[in-house]
Amino acid sequence: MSAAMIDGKAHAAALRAQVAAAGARFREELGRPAGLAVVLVGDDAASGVYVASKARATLEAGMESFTHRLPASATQAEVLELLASLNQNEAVDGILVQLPLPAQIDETAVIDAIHPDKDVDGFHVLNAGRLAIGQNGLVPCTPLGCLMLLRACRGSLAGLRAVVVGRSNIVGKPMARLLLAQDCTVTVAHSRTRDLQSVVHDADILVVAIGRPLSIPGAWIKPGATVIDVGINRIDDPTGSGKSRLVGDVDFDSAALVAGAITPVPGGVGPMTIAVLLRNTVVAARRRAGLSPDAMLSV
Ligand SMILES: Nc1nc(=O)c2c([nH]1)NC[C@@H]1CN(c3ccc(C(=O)N[C@@H](CCC(=O)O)C(=O)O)cc3)C=[N+]21
Repeated sequence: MSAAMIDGKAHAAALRAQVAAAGARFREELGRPAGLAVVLVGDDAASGVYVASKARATLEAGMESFTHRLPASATQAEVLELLASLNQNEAVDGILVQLPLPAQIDETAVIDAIHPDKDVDGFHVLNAGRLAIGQNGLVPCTPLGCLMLLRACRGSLAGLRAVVVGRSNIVGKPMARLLLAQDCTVTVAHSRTRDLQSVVHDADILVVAIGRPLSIPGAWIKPGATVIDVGINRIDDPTGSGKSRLVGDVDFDSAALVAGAITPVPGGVGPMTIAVLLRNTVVAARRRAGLSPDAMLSV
Protein backbone atom coordinates (compact mmCIF):
# COMPACT_ATOMS: atom_id res chain seq x y z
CA MET A 1 0.00 0.00 0.00
CA SER A 2 1.35 3.42 -0.96
CA ALA A 3 -1.60 5.72 -0.22
CA ALA A 4 -1.83 7.71 2.98
CA MET A 5 -4.92 6.77 4.97
CA ILE A 6 -7.29 9.69 5.60
CA ASP A 7 -8.47 9.08 9.15
CA GLY A 8 -12.08 10.29 9.13
CA LYS A 9 -12.60 9.19 12.71
CA ALA A 10 -9.74 11.39 13.95
CA HIS A 11 -10.84 14.38 11.83
CA ALA A 12 -14.41 13.93 13.09
CA ALA A 13 -13.24 13.80 16.71
CA ALA A 14 -11.31 17.05 16.22
CA LEU A 15 -14.33 18.74 14.62
CA ARG A 16 -16.60 17.52 17.42
CA ALA A 17 -14.25 19.05 20.00
CA GLN A 18 -14.44 22.38 18.13
CA VAL A 19 -18.22 22.12 17.93
CA ALA A 20 -18.43 21.41 21.66
CA ALA A 21 -16.37 24.54 22.39
CA ALA A 22 -18.51 26.63 20.04
CA GLY A 23 -21.64 25.10 21.55
CA ALA A 24 -20.45 26.07 25.02
CA ARG A 25 -19.80 29.66 23.89
CA PHE A 26 -23.31 29.78 22.39
CA ARG A 27 -24.78 28.54 25.64
CA GLU A 28 -22.93 31.25 27.59
CA GLU A 29 -24.01 34.02 25.25
CA LEU A 30 -27.64 32.93 24.88
CA GLY A 31 -28.30 31.23 28.21
CA ARG A 32 -29.60 28.12 26.49
CA PRO A 33 -28.00 25.24 24.55
CA ALA A 34 -28.31 24.85 20.79
CA GLY A 35 -30.99 22.24 20.06
CA LEU A 36 -31.27 19.55 17.39
CA ALA A 37 -34.54 17.73 16.67
CA VAL A 38 -34.42 14.40 14.84
CA VAL A 39 -37.60 12.95 13.36
CA LEU A 40 -37.82 9.23 12.68
CA VAL A 41 -40.85 7.81 10.87
CA GLY A 42 -41.28 4.04 11.09
CA ASP A 43 -39.42 1.39 13.02
CA ASP A 44 -36.56 0.39 10.73
CA ALA A 45 -33.96 -1.11 13.10
CA ALA A 46 -30.89 0.35 11.35
CA SER A 47 -32.44 3.84 11.29
CA GLY A 48 -33.29 3.51 14.98
CA VAL A 49 -29.68 2.70 15.86
CA TYR A 50 -28.43 5.55 13.71
CA VAL A 51 -30.86 8.08 15.24
CA ALA A 52 -29.86 6.98 18.75
CA SER A 53 -26.18 7.51 17.95
CA LYS A 54 -26.94 11.01 16.61
CA ALA A 55 -28.80 11.84 19.83
CA ARG A 56 -25.82 10.63 21.89
CA ALA A 57 -23.37 12.70 19.83
CA THR A 58 -25.61 15.76 20.23
CA LEU A 59 -25.61 15.46 24.02
CA GLU A 60 -21.83 14.84 24.07
CA ALA A 61 -21.39 18.13 22.19
CA GLY A 62 -23.27 19.92 24.97
CA MET A 63 -26.38 20.49 22.88
CA GLU A 64 -29.98 19.63 23.52
CA SER A 65 -31.42 16.66 21.62
CA PHE A 66 -35.08 16.11 20.80
CA THR A 67 -36.12 12.81 19.23
CA HIS A 68 -39.57 12.37 17.70
CA ARG A 69 -40.71 8.94 16.61
CA LEU A 70 -43.80 8.48 14.46
CA PRO A 71 -45.24 5.08 13.49
CA ALA A 72 -44.60 3.63 10.00
CA SER A 73 -48.32 4.23 9.32
CA ALA A 74 -48.04 8.00 9.98
CA THR A 75 -49.72 10.22 7.42
CA GLN A 76 -48.04 13.07 5.59
CA ALA A 77 -50.31 15.51 7.42
CA GLU A 78 -49.02 14.19 10.76
CA VAL A 79 -45.40 14.67 9.71
CA LEU A 80 -46.11 18.18 8.43
CA GLU A 81 -47.91 19.04 11.66
CA LEU A 82 -44.90 17.93 13.73
CA LEU A 83 -42.57 19.98 11.51
CA ALA A 84 -44.77 23.06 11.90
CA SER A 85 -44.45 22.81 15.68
CA LEU A 86 -40.66 22.26 15.49
CA ASN A 87 -40.36 25.28 13.16
CA GLN A 88 -42.12 27.36 15.84
CA ASN A 89 -40.17 25.93 18.78
CA GLU A 90 -37.51 28.45 19.87
CA ALA A 91 -35.45 25.74 21.62
CA VAL A 92 -35.00 23.94 18.29
CA ASP A 93 -32.22 25.29 16.04
CA GLY A 94 -31.88 22.32 13.73
CA ILE A 95 -34.36 19.80 12.32
CA LEU A 96 -33.41 16.54 10.61
CA VAL A 97 -35.97 14.13 9.18
CA GLN A 98 -34.34 10.74 8.78
CA LEU A 99 -34.55 9.50 5.18
CA PRO A 100 -35.85 7.42 3.49
CA LEU A 101 -39.49 7.95 4.49
CA PRO A 102 -42.32 5.39 4.15
CA ALA A 103 -43.87 5.25 0.66
CA GLN A 104 -47.09 7.11 1.56
CA ILE A 105 -45.12 10.25 2.42
CA ASP A 106 -43.84 12.73 -0.19
CA GLU A 107 -40.17 13.32 0.65
CA THR A 108 -39.87 16.62 -1.20
CA ALA A 109 -42.94 18.05 0.51
CA VAL A 110 -41.54 17.07 3.89
CA ILE A 111 -38.07 18.52 3.24
CA ASP A 112 -39.55 21.77 1.99
CA ALA A 113 -41.75 22.05 5.10
CA ILE A 114 -38.63 22.44 7.27
CA HIS A 115 -37.80 26.08 7.93
CA PRO A 116 -34.73 26.75 5.72
CA ASP A 117 -32.86 28.38 8.64
CA LYS A 118 -33.29 25.13 10.66
CA ASP A 119 -32.55 22.80 7.73
CA VAL A 120 -29.27 21.35 9.09
CA ASP A 121 -29.28 18.66 6.36
CA GLY A 122 -29.18 21.42 3.74
CA PHE A 123 -31.74 19.56 1.61
CA HIS A 124 -34.36 22.36 1.35
CA VAL A 125 -34.68 23.83 -2.15
CA LEU A 126 -33.69 27.27 -0.81
CA ASN A 127 -30.43 25.93 0.65
CA ALA A 128 -29.73 23.95 -2.53
CA GLY A 129 -30.24 27.17 -4.49
CA ARG A 130 -28.03 29.19 -2.17
CA LEU A 131 -25.22 26.66 -2.57
CA ALA A 132 -25.68 26.66 -6.33
CA ILE A 133 -25.23 30.44 -6.60
CA GLY A 134 -22.65 30.87 -3.85
CA GLN A 135 -24.77 32.38 -1.08
CA ASN A 136 -24.43 31.50 2.58
CA GLY A 137 -26.85 28.81 3.63
CA LEU A 138 -26.79 25.37 5.22
CA VAL A 139 -24.73 22.80 3.29
CA PRO A 140 -25.45 19.03 3.24
CA CYS A 141 -23.37 17.22 5.88
CA THR A 142 -21.77 14.44 3.85
CA PRO A 143 -20.34 16.57 1.01
CA LEU A 144 -19.21 19.26 3.46
CA GLY A 145 -17.44 16.57 5.50
CA CYS A 146 -15.75 15.34 2.32
CA LEU A 147 -14.60 18.87 1.51
CA MET A 148 -13.14 19.28 5.00
CA LEU A 149 -11.14 16.06 4.55
CA LEU A 150 -9.92 17.23 1.14
CA ARG A 151 -8.84 20.63 2.47
CA ALA A 152 -7.02 19.00 5.39
CA CYS A 153 -5.26 16.65 2.98
CA ARG A 154 -4.48 18.94 0.02
CA GLY A 155 -4.78 22.55 1.22
CA SER A 156 -5.83 24.70 -1.74
CA LEU A 157 -7.80 22.76 -4.34
CA ALA A 158 -7.62 25.51 -6.97
CA GLY A 159 -7.06 24.28 -10.50
CA LEU A 160 -7.24 20.59 -9.64
CA ARG A 161 -9.36 18.23 -11.72
CA ALA A 162 -12.16 16.86 -9.56
CA VAL A 163 -14.44 14.02 -10.62
CA VAL A 164 -17.60 13.29 -8.65
CA VAL A 165 -19.15 9.91 -9.45
CA GLY A 166 -22.84 10.06 -8.54
CA ARG A 167 -25.39 12.85 -9.01
CA SER A 168 -27.76 12.58 -6.06
CA ASN A 169 -29.26 15.68 -4.46
CA ILE A 170 -27.77 14.73 -1.10
CA VAL A 171 -24.17 14.01 -2.12
CA GLY A 172 -23.14 14.24 -5.79
CA LYS A 173 -24.70 17.56 -6.79
CA PRO A 174 -23.79 19.54 -3.65
CA MET A 175 -20.28 17.99 -3.71
CA ALA A 176 -19.77 19.23 -7.28
CA ARG A 177 -20.93 22.73 -6.28
CA LEU A 178 -18.58 22.83 -3.29
CA LEU A 179 -15.61 21.74 -5.42
CA LEU A 180 -16.46 24.34 -8.05
CA ALA A 181 -16.51 27.00 -5.33
CA GLN A 182 -12.98 25.82 -4.43
CA ASP A 183 -11.91 26.53 -8.04
CA CYS A 184 -11.62 22.90 -9.11
CA THR A 185 -12.38 21.87 -12.67
CA VAL A 186 -15.35 19.65 -11.95
CA THR A 187 -16.82 16.69 -13.84
CA VAL A 188 -19.92 14.88 -12.61
CA ALA A 189 -20.09 11.27 -13.81
CA HIS A 190 -23.06 8.93 -13.35
CA SER A 191 -24.68 5.68 -14.46
CA ARG A 192 -25.06 6.89 -18.07
CA THR A 193 -21.50 8.22 -18.39
CA ARG A 194 -19.63 6.74 -21.34
CA ASP A 195 -16.16 5.39 -20.65
CA LEU A 196 -16.30 6.03 -16.91
CA GLN A 197 -12.81 4.54 -16.58
CA SER A 198 -11.15 7.30 -18.61
CA VAL A 199 -13.18 10.02 -16.85
CA VAL A 200 -12.10 8.64 -13.47
CA HIS A 201 -8.49 8.41 -14.63
CA ASP A 202 -8.37 12.20 -15.18
CA ALA A 203 -9.18 12.96 -11.53
CA ASP A 204 -6.69 14.54 -9.14
CA ILE A 205 -9.57 14.44 -6.70
CA LEU A 206 -12.06 11.58 -6.92
CA VAL A 207 -15.26 11.52 -4.86
CA VAL A 208 -17.37 8.39 -5.29
CA ALA A 209 -21.00 8.26 -4.15
CA ILE A 210 -22.88 5.72 -6.24
CA GLY A 211 -24.02 3.21 -3.62
CA ARG A 212 -22.66 0.14 -5.41
CA PRO A 213 -19.98 -1.84 -3.57
CA LEU A 214 -16.40 -2.02 -4.87
CA SER A 215 -17.30 -0.42 -8.22
CA ILE A 216 -14.10 1.56 -8.85
CA PRO A 217 -10.93 -0.57 -9.20
CA GLY A 218 -7.46 0.81 -8.47
CA ALA A 219 -6.45 0.38 -12.13
CA TRP A 220 -8.81 3.24 -13.03
CA ILE A 221 -7.24 5.71 -10.62
CA LYS A 222 -4.59 8.29 -11.50
CA PRO A 223 -1.39 7.70 -9.49
CA GLY A 224 -1.26 10.11 -6.56
CA ALA A 225 -4.97 11.05 -6.69
CA THR A 226 -6.88 11.80 -3.50
CA VAL A 227 -9.82 9.39 -3.21
CA ILE A 228 -12.89 10.05 -1.06
CA ASP A 229 -15.20 7.03 -0.80
CA VAL A 230 -18.72 7.99 0.31
CA GLY A 231 -20.25 4.53 -0.10
CA ILE A 232 -21.17 2.41 2.91
CA ASN A 233 -22.30 -1.02 1.71
CA ARG A 234 -22.90 -4.11 3.79
CA ILE A 235 -21.84 -7.24 1.89
CA ASP A 236 -21.42 -10.91 2.75
CA ASP A 237 -17.89 -11.64 3.86
CA PRO A 238 -16.16 -13.16 0.80
CA THR A 239 -14.25 -15.59 3.02
CA GLY A 240 -17.55 -17.40 3.46
CA SER A 241 -17.62 -17.01 7.22
CA GLY A 242 -21.34 -16.24 7.02
CA LYS A 243 -20.70 -12.81 8.51
CA SER A 244 -21.09 -9.49 6.72
CA ARG A 245 -18.75 -6.53 6.47
CA LEU A 246 -18.85 -2.88 5.40
CA VAL A 247 -17.17 -1.84 2.17
CA GLY A 248 -17.10 1.35 0.12
CA ASP A 249 -17.92 2.07 -3.51
CA VAL A 250 -14.18 1.97 -4.24
CA ASP A 251 -12.13 -1.24 -4.20
CA PHE A 252 -9.94 -0.08 -1.33
CA ASP A 253 -7.23 -2.74 -1.58
CA SER A 254 -6.35 -2.07 -5.22
CA ALA A 255 -6.99 1.71 -4.97
CA ALA A 256 -4.62 2.08 -2.03
CA LEU A 257 -1.76 0.83 -4.25
CA VAL A 258 -2.04 3.82 -6.61
CA ALA A 259 -3.83 6.67 -4.81
CA GLY A 260 -1.89 9.35 -2.95
CA ALA A 261 -4.44 9.32 -0.13
CA ILE A 262 -7.72 7.50 0.45
CA THR A 263 -10.55 7.30 2.99
CA PRO A 264 -11.32 3.87 4.49
CA VAL A 265 -14.82 2.42 5.02
CA PRO A 266 -15.75 2.34 7.83
CA GLY A 267 -13.94 5.19 9.57
CA GLY A 268 -13.78 7.63 6.65
CA VAL A 269 -16.62 9.85 5.49
CA GLY A 270 -19.30 8.36 7.79
CA PRO A 271 -18.01 9.80 11.08
CA MET A 272 -17.54 13.20 9.41
CA THR A 273 -21.22 13.28 8.41
CA ILE A 274 -22.35 13.21 12.03
CA ALA A 275 -19.72 15.74 13.15
CA VAL A 276 -20.81 18.17 10.41
CA LEU A 277 -24.45 17.73 11.43
CA LEU A 278 -23.51 18.99 14.90
CA ARG A 279 -21.44 21.79 13.34
CA ASN A 280 -24.39 22.84 11.16
CA THR A 281 -26.61 22.92 14.24
CA VAL A 282 -24.35 25.44 16.02
CA VAL A 283 -24.02 27.48 12.80
CA ALA A 284 -27.82 27.55 12.47
CA ALA A 285 -28.24 28.46 16.15
CA ARG A 286 -25.82 31.41 15.89
CA ARG A 287 -27.43 32.72 12.71
CA ARG A 288 -30.93 32.42 14.13
CA ALA A 289 -29.80 34.33 17.23
CA GLY A 290 -28.19 37.05 15.10
CA LEU A 291 -24.68 36.24 16.39
CA SER A 292 -21.55 36.56 14.26
CA PRO A 293 -20.25 33.33 12.72
CA ASP A 294 -17.98 31.31 15.02
CA ALA A 295 -14.53 31.38 13.41
CA MET A 296 -13.79 27.88 14.68
CA LEU A 297 -16.57 26.47 12.51
CA SER A 298 -15.47 27.97 9.19
CA VAL A 299 -14.49 25.52 6.47
N1 LIG B 1 -31.93 13.18 6.75
C1 LIG B 1 -30.90 12.34 6.78
N2 LIG B 1 -29.63 12.80 6.92
C2 LIG B 1 -28.57 11.93 6.96
O1 LIG B 1 -27.41 12.37 7.10
C3 LIG B 1 -28.82 10.52 6.83
C4 LIG B 1 -30.17 10.11 6.69
N3 LIG B 1 -31.16 11.02 6.64
N4 LIG B 1 -30.47 8.80 6.57
C5 LIG B 1 -29.47 7.76 6.75
C6 LIG B 1 -28.14 8.24 6.25
C7 LIG B 1 -26.97 7.38 6.69
N5 LIG B 1 -26.05 8.28 7.36
C8 LIG B 1 -24.86 7.83 7.96
C9 LIG B 1 -24.01 8.66 8.65
C10 LIG B 1 -22.87 8.18 9.28
C11 LIG B 1 -22.55 6.83 9.23
C12 LIG B 1 -21.32 6.31 9.89
O2 LIG B 1 -20.71 6.99 10.71
N6 LIG B 1 -20.88 5.07 9.57
C13 LIG B 1 -19.71 4.41 10.18
C14 LIG B 1 -19.93 2.91 10.27
C15 LIG B 1 -21.09 2.53 11.11
C16 LIG B 1 -21.22 1.01 11.23
O3 LIG B 1 -20.24 0.40 11.66
O4 LIG B 1 -22.29 0.50 10.87
C17 LIG B 1 -18.47 4.63 9.35
O5 LIG B 1 -18.59 4.88 8.13
O6 LIG B 1 -17.37 4.54 9.90
C18 LIG B 1 -23.38 5.99 8.51
C19 LIG B 1 -24.52 6.48 7.90
C20 LIG B 1 -26.61 9.54 7.42
N7 LIG B 1 -27.82 9.57 6.84
